[in-house]
Amino acid sequence: MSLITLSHISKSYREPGSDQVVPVLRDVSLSIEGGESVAIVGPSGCGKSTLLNILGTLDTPDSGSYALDGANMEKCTPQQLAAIRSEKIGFIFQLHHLMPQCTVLENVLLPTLALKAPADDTRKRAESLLASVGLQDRLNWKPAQLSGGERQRVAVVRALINQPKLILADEPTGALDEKNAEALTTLLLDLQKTTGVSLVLVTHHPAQAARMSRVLKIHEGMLTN
Ligand SMILES: Nc1ncnc2c1ncn2[C@@H]1O[C@H](COP(=O)(O)OP(=O)(O)OP(=O)(O)O)[C@@H](O)[C@H]1O
Repeated sequence: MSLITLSHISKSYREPGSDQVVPVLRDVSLSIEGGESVAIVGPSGCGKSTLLNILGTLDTPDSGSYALDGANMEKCTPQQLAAIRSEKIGFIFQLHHLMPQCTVLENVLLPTLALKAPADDTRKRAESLLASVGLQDRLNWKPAQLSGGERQRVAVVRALINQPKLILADEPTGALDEKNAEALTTLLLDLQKTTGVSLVLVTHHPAQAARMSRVLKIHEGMLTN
């Protein structure tokens, strides 16, 4: 069974201030297996983030079906979807979205508060994951005291803390310089291989996309490969 099965997904948005309906995704079907790394590429406005948001259950398609880890997302209540997001999905965005008033360790532990029963060893896991990304000396620092690359590494650890099956990353290196961007991609791929999580990443950079095991191209809301 695939981790993700999208069947004939379509999504339109109403243009603000008018009755015009603009199709964004058209009849998209795809499967993603456990442990795969997949890039989503395509020109600006083609629907990449919309697709990622649907995969993350942050947005709902107008038609079609989405099964994640064997469960049909259309049949879930908002509460069930929130629980699925907490347990199964880690999110990384272009901007880190760390809580400025919390320390590095507290930021990493935040997603565990939403779990019904956080594991006893969660704090140890957080410390060990932070050490694995070279941040063992930064546990009690605040985000403002970190570099951009360090903040994104915290965001990566936060996405992994609940041992998700899926990481969704929307241009995770978009705010980093080339050297930090490459290092973060290497880190993501290393963690993806060691944890067995599936990684789906939106990127504008062909070199970054080529490092994933598969590249999905979108053009005008349709998959072209
Ligand atoms: N909430 C919304 N309401 C109306 N239109 C929207 C909404 N969200 C996205 N769109 C439109 O859908 C289209 C696709 O947007 P999306 O963000 O998925 O593109 P993208 O491929 O990720 O673009 P980029 O590479 O520039 O980030 C755009 O034309 C956008 O204006």
